[in-house]
Amino acid sequence: QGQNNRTMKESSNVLVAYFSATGTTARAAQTLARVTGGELFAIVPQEAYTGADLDWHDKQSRSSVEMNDPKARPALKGKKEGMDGYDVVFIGYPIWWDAAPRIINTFIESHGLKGKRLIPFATSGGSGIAQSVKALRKQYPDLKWEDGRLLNRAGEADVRRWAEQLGL
Ligand SMILES: Cc1cc2nc3c(=O)[nH]c(=O)nc-3n(C[C@H](O)[C@H](O)[C@H](O)COP(=O)(O)O)c2cc1C
Repeated sequence: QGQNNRTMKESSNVLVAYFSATGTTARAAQTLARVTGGELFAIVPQEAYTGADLDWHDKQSRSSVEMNDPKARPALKGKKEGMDGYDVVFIGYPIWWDAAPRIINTFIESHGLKGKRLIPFATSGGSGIAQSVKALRKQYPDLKWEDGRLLNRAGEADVRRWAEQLGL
């Protein structure tokens, strides 16, 4: 069994790309990378989000303005090079307004992801991940999306079980 797991892990090159504004999704990403043997890549905005930027009560806050504008594409601080080397790309984000933050669109549109297994994961205050994945499928129908999973309160054992279900 152990040997099998190791063989499977070596046969897929896994990238765990994630955006996290306040650290919760980053923790889930770290667990996922540890469990799958994948490489971590932080999707970092050129301009960090301040507390005021994240205020969803304020219609004028940066996050409100971006999420109200389907064309908003916040700039990335850096690109991931060597994307060709990965077959499986986990894409992690916090749920914002039941959706993936627009910087996820920036990431997707500036990296060649065609043909790869794209597996979303998210953390939230309670919302599910399904709406966000439905929107990503609709926006990028040529990419190979899987259903993904919400990792709120997921411990290492839960994440390991999920990775096994995914064959990773
Ligand atoms: C602008 C904004 C909008 C949010 N919208 C939702 C939402 O629609 N549903 C939900 O359950 N949580 C929502 N949240 C809560 C975050 O999804 C949650 O705190 C997440 O775990 C934060 O992840 P992070 O620490 O990686 O940034 C929102 C948070 C922010 C800042």
